[in-house]
Amino acid sequence: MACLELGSFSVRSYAFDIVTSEIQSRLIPLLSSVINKENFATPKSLDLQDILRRFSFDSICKFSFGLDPGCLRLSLPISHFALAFDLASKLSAERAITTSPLVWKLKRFFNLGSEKKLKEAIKTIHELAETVIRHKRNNGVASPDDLLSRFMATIDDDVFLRDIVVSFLLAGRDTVASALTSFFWLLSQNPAAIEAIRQESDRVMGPDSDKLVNFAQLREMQYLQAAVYESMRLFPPVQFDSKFCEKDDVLPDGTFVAGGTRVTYHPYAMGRMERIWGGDCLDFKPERWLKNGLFKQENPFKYPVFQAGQRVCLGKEMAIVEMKTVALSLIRKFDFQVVGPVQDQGPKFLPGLTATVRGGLPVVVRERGSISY
Ligand code: HEM
Repeated sequence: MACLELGSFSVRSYAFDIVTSEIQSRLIPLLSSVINKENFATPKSLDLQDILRRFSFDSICKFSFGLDPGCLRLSLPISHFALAFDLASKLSAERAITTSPLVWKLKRFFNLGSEKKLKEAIKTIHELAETVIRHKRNNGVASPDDLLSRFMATIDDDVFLRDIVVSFLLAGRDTVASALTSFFWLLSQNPAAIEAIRQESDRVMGPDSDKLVNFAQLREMQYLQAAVYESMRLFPPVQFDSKFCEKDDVLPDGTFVAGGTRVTYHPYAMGRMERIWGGDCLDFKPERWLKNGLFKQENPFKYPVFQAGQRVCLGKEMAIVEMKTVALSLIRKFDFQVVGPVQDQGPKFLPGLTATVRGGLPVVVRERGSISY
């Protein structure tokens, strides 16, 4: 059912409307307010990763619940809901890297340390979700487009509803922010790609950089689509993912896998394998996705950034639309100069479910055309 809902045109255009409104009313005003007009020796920088995480949290909350946490308002408030979400994701990821699951299971049993904090964070998230569901049930569905309202029309079990919507928040928030953060880092190293995106968008939309893209124009931008896919080949937001084998099985290549074995696939490593992508596998080359100027999909088993087969990401199309819209709006209006250690050393990632750059992505924001790349 979720698959049908997310694939529908009305859901995708609802998501597009949310994203464009958040860009226009918050993201662009915020970045415009920190533009560095002077060439100071040490210009003021801001953490683009943090801004993108706030952006995607606001967007996914509006999309899933019809609720606006306002994390991207000019004063940059941090909602306690967003903090609880961060904490719960971090602590869950730490569970996966403990030497033995016995450690966290004992802590959970005695309600100690990190497990106590995880329980509290989950309680905060559940309470908010339950309040929204109760409010919608009691007052009728005010905004019938959000995902929760759509599911409420057919699902009566409130716990089930709560879990569906929270899993959408989890799946859709950090992934998009992570993908965009890496994209902007790669662009800073590849000015020719910035130029190609600008040229393509000027051709499709005209040169007015204040105009926001519409859905039909977005679909025309083949180079941008290729650049977004190429960026996630090198920096997939979900760098690796494990499954546990339920019972003895044999993989298509004949490898025996005993029941209970943990099997991990690694999109980050696969994206950098010469055997899969050729001798230039470490280069950022959007052109590899274009055939006669048109974007060409790859087999998802070769490019498992969104998983493949039955467990494929349900929000894939939406994620691509969101990434393209945000990236385009910012590239058309601003120049970004990455500063700090990440500029020379490249991104180093924190341990976690979704790739997060250690230390963020500090950038100096300038008006378009101020930086000669
Ligand atoms: C660039 C952004 C994204 C990436 C790279 C991504 C990647 C993935 C991956 C790898 C999985 C499989 C996880 C697993 O099997 O353990 C997944 C599942 C999922 N994703 Fe995404 N995702 C993105 C954005 C989104 C968005 C925006 C949404 C929703 C609004 C979403 C909704 C989901 C859902 C519901 C699932 C679970 C599917 C299932 O288990 O059947 N994702 N995603």
